[in-house]
Amino acid sequence: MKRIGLLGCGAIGTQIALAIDTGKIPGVLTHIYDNSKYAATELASKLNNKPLIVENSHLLSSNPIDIIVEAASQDAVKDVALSVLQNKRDLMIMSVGALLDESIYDVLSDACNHFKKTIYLPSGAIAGLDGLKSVKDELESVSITTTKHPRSLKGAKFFETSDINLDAIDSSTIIFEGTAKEAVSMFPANINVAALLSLCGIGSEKTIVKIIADPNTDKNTHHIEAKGKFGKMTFTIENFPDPNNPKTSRLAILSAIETLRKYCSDDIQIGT
Ligand SMILES: NC(=O)C1=CN([C@@H]2O[C@H](COP(=O)(O)OP(=O)(O)OC[C@H]3O[C@@H](n4cnc5c(N)ncnc54)[C@H](O)[C@@H]3O)[C@@H](O)[C@H]2O)C=CC1
Ligand SMILES: O=C([O-])CC(=O)C(=O)O
Repeated sequence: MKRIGLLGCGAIGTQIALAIDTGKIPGVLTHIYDNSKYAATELASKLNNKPLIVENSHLLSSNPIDIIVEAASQDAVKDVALSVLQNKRDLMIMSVGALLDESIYDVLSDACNHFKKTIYLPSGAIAGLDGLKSVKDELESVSITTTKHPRSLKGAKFFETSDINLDAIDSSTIIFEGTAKEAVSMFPANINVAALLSLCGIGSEKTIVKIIADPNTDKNTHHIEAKGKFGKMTFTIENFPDPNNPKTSRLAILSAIETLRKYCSDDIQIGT
């Protein structure tokens, strides 16, 4: 059985841990860590098979573990990703925006090669990456329009320097238009999906992002358009937000669980 370490015990981390505990993911959760001791203790209390709570994030990969699952933040990725690979563990990353920093991406990619380890990036809150990967060399444009309720956008760095008052928005309003690179740095907990699109497609400077705050929606909607010599693809994903964290869509959690289930299983693999 694969041994799993979990970094981040919030909305995604909790559901992954429960999926392991109930046998949906055929692995064993041996160690967990969260900056919030409360979050880690609270999670452990929900599990029948109790993992050890370690004292800092680096202690996850110094234990005999097969894979570290990150479901914490871009800062957590920047802090631990390299040492996880150096300790010869695989890594699954949810805070994918961290990889848009080219120096981080290159270092991690080299480390995967050098230590013969793999970084897994689940498709998260979107669909269509299988197709996008296949047409990568023929892509001319990729865009994503994300619509969320204002409460799902609260706390983003973008609002530190913007005059927009989310509480005053009473109809669907475009609050950001720019590149994926800018979007991911301004909305680090909202638009990791734009980082996934960028890495699969034409890069973060050419991938165009629009973010809309809509007080009348109960969904996190991602509309993706990709065009090129191959033709055109459009994907619209209307996600229900997680009840514990409205920024995060239910699909992101299910995608993380499915990626980890595949990692832990010897099975037929479907799709690109
Ligand atoms: N790839 C994708 O499609 C998606 C990615 N995400 C990203 O996944 C990550 C987790 O999402 P959620 O579980 O919904 O967030 P959450 O806010 O519910 O939970 C995150 C947990 O990580 C902990 N944490 C944050 N920084 C940490 C650090 N440096 N070291 C240790 N613990 C740390 C927090 O205390 C919190 O308990 C976030 O970065 C989020 O932006 C979320 C949705 C979709
Ligand atoms: O869960 C979502 O809809 C998307 C999200 O938060 C992200 O990409 O960071």
